[in-house]
Amino acid sequence: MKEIRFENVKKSYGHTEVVKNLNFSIHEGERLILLGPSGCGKSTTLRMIAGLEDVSSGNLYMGGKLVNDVPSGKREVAMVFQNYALYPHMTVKQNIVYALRMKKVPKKEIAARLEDALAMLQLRGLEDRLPKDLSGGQRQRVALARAVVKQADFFLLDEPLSNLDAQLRVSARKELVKIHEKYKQTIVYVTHDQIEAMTVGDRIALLNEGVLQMLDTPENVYHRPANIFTAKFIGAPPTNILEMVYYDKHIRFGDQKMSIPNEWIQHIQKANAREMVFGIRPEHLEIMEEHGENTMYAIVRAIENLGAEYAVYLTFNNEEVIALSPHKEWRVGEQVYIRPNVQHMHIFDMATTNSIGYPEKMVNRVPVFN
Ligand SMILES: Nc1ncnc2c1ncn2[C@@H]1O[C@H](COP(=O)(O)OP(=O)(O)OP(=O)(O)O)[C@@H](O)[C@H]1O
Repeated sequence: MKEIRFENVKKSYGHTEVVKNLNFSIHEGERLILLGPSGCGKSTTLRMIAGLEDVSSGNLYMGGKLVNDVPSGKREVAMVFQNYALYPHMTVKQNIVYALRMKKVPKKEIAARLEDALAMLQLRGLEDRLPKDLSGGQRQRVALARAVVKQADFFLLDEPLSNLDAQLRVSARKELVKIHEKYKQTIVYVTHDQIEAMTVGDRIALLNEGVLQMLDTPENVYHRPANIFTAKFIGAPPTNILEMVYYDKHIRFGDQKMSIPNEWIQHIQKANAREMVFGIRPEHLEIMEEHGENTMYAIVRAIENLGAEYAVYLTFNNEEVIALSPHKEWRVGEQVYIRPNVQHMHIFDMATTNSIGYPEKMVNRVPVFN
């Protein structure tokens, strides 16, 4: 059993509680991403699993065993940190096998694991170099290899790729997934990079100010955000969150209104929310020159080049909204029409900021991409 379970886990430094009442499980053999803004408690959570920080209260179980008082060295963990320190006076090979020698793993076994790691992380030919004679990316791969050869049940990574350039990050991500498919350790991976979270994670645990916001698959975190924070944090540009009123089978924004599918009408009527807010991602908001079915007017304020497409900033019902457009042929100050794709809308309870959920027909549907 390589499961990790948090039961009412809290962590405080002095009077400041930085991790608040975590209750969740990390399944055996999954790649779980701890994601969230700077200072949200990701590293602290990982360090508690590693045994490098005490749990202030609550229980932490690893492999079914309560580990609150188990020292780091006895936890079957391998770790890679952002500031991986390689031993400068040891060669690549010596760095990789050092921990195995200390643990008195048989020589033959060490040689086999070393071969495996060198091949997988494309380090063949560099075995005898010192760290100072390696590039940043190569050093990072040595740090990964050093952790991989331990074959620990739990593989803990804290921003392991943050020192790499964009291209190397992509290949390192793929290597990591390959390593995992081979060894099937339970991986806990800290990042603040959403793309990394989406591409590496089986599930994402999103934290904000020490509170778990959502724990689900990358698809659900993106398409079915549990609350406003999740909707805004995941995706760039962020989800538009707009004031709305539901009245007479329509969603109204000031003096404009939009019709919605029957299943949403029933769902909203059943929801026990007094005031609601509307969410729509920029990619699900179409801009048109002409008035059409279910369109509402807005004014263009600015256009930003994102490379593959353009972010168009608009004023709509006295609020700023962002829509994506394949072209930039919009004039600042002109009136245009916008149409939210109602298949992709989100509604949140204003009081709790939680999603009111989705009509059943939509929940069971594989997300539809435009
Ligand atoms: N040893 C410590 N003493 C006091 N406060 C600490 C200590 N370590 C962390 N903190 C505080 O705890 C909070 C959470 O820190 P943590 O490093 O877990 O955040 P993080 O989500 O990993 O952030 P980042 O992405 O910036 O690394 C922060 O406000 C941080 O300042």
